[in-house]
Amino acid sequence: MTQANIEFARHSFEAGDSNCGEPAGLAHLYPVVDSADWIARLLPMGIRTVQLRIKQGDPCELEREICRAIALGREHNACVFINDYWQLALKHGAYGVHLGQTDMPKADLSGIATAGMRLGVSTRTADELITAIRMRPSYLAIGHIFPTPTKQMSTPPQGLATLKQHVQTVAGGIPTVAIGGIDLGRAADVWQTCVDAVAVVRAVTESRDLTDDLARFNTLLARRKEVVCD
Ligand SMILES: Cc1ncc(COP(=O)(O)OP(=O)(O)O)c(N)n1
Ligand SMILES: Cc1ncsc1CCOP(=O)(O)O
Repeated sequence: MTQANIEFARHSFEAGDSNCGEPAGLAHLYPVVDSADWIARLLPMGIRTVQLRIKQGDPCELEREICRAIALGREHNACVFINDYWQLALKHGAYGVHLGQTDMPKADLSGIATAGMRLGVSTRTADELITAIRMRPSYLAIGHIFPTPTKQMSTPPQGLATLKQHVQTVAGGIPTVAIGGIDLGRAADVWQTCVDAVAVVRAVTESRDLTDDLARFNTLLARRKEVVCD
């Protein structure tokens, strides 16, 4: 990450009110999916924050998917983040972008900020977390927490104790998101770390009963905080 990028970002992506009904654009449950079809399915089911994460494919099809995802977000007044493709996200007026550590140096962060877009940033280690905090993004993703086959990782799983430490390091200054290997069986423990949101891929895309599983996530994530986190 260049110094210029850090300076640009310092005042630009702070959490605050969003125009999609979620503080900082972040609902407690944050599905990450690989098609606009998934977004079209999830938003009418009450999902408020979602990410389009397409890792490969034809460029024209990719742009069509991104346009459709953004349009669905507007239609449902939901917070749709676009992973990686910040130029297309800018071009088509996305609500937000999600960038990894390697994406950041190349990204036009000032352009993203000037366009009023939200920025989510991945962190895989304590050092990356500290660097990312300085950028004051809209949210900080912390992962992977548990082993996951969904993405090949070069770092070990961080685990719950490290997640809790990282959430404490951020100390409420910037919303936090836990990702990696989170399912209904693990979500309660993750939630006890006082993280602000849980991001999931397979828990949604491989669900056998999506309506029921989303209801269970909602019930689980509606509880907690008062005692442990406030
Ligand atoms: C919410 C959230 N957290 C982390 C990631 C991973 O992003 P990144 O490091 O850019 O890796 P890829 O997703 O591009 O493989 C994410 N997408 N979303
Ligand atoms: C995109 C990403 N970044 C870190 S872990 C991960 C994948 C999480 O997938 P799952 O929820 O299926 O474990």
